[in-house]
Amino acid sequence: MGFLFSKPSPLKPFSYLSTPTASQSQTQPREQYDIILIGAGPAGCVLANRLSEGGKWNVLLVEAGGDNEKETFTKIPATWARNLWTGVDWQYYTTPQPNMSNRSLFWPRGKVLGGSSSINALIYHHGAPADFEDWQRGGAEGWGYEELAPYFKKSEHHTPHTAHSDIDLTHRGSTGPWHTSFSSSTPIMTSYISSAQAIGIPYIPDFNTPQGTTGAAQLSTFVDPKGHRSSGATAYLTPDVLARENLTVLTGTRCLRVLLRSGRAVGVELANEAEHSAVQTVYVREGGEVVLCAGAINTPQILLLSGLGPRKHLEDVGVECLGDLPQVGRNLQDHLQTCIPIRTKPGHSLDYLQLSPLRSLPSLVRWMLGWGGLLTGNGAEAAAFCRVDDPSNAHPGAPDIEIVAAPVSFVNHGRFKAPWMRGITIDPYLLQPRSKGWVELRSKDPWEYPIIEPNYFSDPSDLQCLVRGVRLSLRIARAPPLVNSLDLRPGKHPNVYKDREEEVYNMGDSREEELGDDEIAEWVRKNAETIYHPCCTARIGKSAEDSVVDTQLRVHGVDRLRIVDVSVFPRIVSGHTTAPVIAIAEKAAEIIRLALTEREAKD
Ligand SMILES: Cc1cc2nc3c(=O)[nH]c(=O)nc-3n(C[C@H](O)[C@H](O)[C@H](O)COP(=O)(O)OP(=O)(O)OC[C@H]3O[C@@H](n4cnc5c(N)ncnc54)[C@H](O)[C@@H]3O)c2cc1C
Repeated sequence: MGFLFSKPSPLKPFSYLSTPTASQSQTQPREQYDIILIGAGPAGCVLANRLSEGGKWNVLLVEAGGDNEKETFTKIPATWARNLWTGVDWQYYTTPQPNMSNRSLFWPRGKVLGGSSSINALIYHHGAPADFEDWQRGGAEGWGYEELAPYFKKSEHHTPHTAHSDIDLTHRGSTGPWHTSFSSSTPIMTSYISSAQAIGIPYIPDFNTPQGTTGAAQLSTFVDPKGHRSSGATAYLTPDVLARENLTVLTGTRCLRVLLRSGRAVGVELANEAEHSAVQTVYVREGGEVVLCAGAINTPQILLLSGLGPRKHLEDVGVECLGDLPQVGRNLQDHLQTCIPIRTKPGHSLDYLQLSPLRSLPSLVRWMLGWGGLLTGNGAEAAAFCRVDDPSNAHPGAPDIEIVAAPVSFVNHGRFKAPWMRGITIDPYLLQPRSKGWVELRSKDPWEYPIIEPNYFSDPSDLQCLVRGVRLSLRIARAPPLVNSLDLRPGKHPNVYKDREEEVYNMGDSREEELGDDEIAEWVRKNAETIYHPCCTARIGKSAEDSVVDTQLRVHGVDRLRIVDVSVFPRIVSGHTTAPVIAIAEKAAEIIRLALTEREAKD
């Protein structure tokens, strides 16, 4: 009976563009939009909502992927990794990394409404206040911690959790659209936090305060009170927002390039994502703007395809250079992780949820009824943010290593499963990498994936820092009370194994004091993977020599073209990237509203 009452979807397919409207014929260019937003990741969703508020401006949001509502695994926090290598993932790979055993690393990116915030690991984290102070000092005026803090609060709707009554709620938002709280926690993760304390990392009630992030605790997540994922799409593109007459959301539609006329963005070229065919041109109204929100890989790709980028590179691939912007696609930064799975004694690991559909059924039913439970957990439950004292790191006020712990054996992005798995994972992240890479076009074909060169470990201090992170992780594992729940096997070496089980668990069985730095480094080079935080490929700065956008997020030298997404980060934050992206987008919405209003007043 449900279909009798179901409303037509407010989302529009690509073919909508060739449907004549009352005011226009098919042959006329469409000029009905004041704002064209490219990419419905968290940034695009925030802007679509805030700029269509009040009904004044006509907004078009263009997304290559489909409807998040149809994707069950995007909703259940515990199944986030099930989205990888599926249709809601762009499934990028890096170039082979010479400092990492020549491996090409898998780089998932969300391709669905909500972008990566619909498929990610749901960790809610602002980054360290010192990160944003560093941005400001480096020339990104207006993007310091004090300036961004109100937007973290504006976006957030934090639901207090009884187990976390020590949180100072004055630092958390309570009226924003984006739901945050704490997911379910498992007893072994409480032991992890106690063991971190036992080796000298202090407990901290909340990682998201002006006091900074250093310490150990349970991580906050973006879950709603029913235990469902709260993404950019579920928070900002709610049914009432999608019903606004002045907002059009196109799915299954890829932006190929921005159209420029006399140094001004006048529209975009759009194509059918599924068929790679039919191309349509959509223009912005006089006084309007194009905003790229396509993320760290696709935003620079679109800029380059539009003729904005390093002149030499554009000439090499046969794209006419319309603006010589040497920093487009440069400064690529990312965090690396090295998962250390460790066997547990029976009754401590949640691996069974992945291995046995039957045993996971009660948790699924509980989640479906909105009663919380294990499936509201994101795996990455607890963390310890610390400095491992690398004196060469850029800003000492922030941590350089985060050690996340999960009550499952996390191998190959959660894809590898085997019946012998029963463990937890302790996972150090390199938070302040000094290595920088780039994104470039492979050719001028807009359908060809760009070259992604993260250049991992090109600065040797990054490898040294991660080696220290592995040592610290092994020390936490050997400290009480956590050690009492582990099933550690003696005499194992991380780089010597006879089968897959030993390959997975030997590092966890090792004693750090028995390993040399070179042995750990060898293991890290073979095992490190992205923790999915690429950014900075269109950074904010002072001029085209050092950056791509100015402090108002306008592309240098181009009129009416802005960038609002993770690519504008001047430098990677020492934490997780979604919350800063959402705060940046909230602030950008105000900047854009003001610009449109001022332009209208002049006309
Ligand atoms: C697997 C995974 C786990 C992660 N875990 C966490 C976590 O736990 N916590 C955290 O804070 N962060 C996490 N992140 C990172 C975080 O999700 C991203 O930094 C954030 O989503 C970036 O937002 P964005 O708006 O810049 O771009 P994106 O989220 O990348 O969104 C860009 C959108 O633009 C669309 N698009 C791209 N090109 C085009 C085009 N040409 N035409 C039309 N549409 C286009 C894409 O399909 C996508 O929907 C994770 C990311 C991944 C992939």
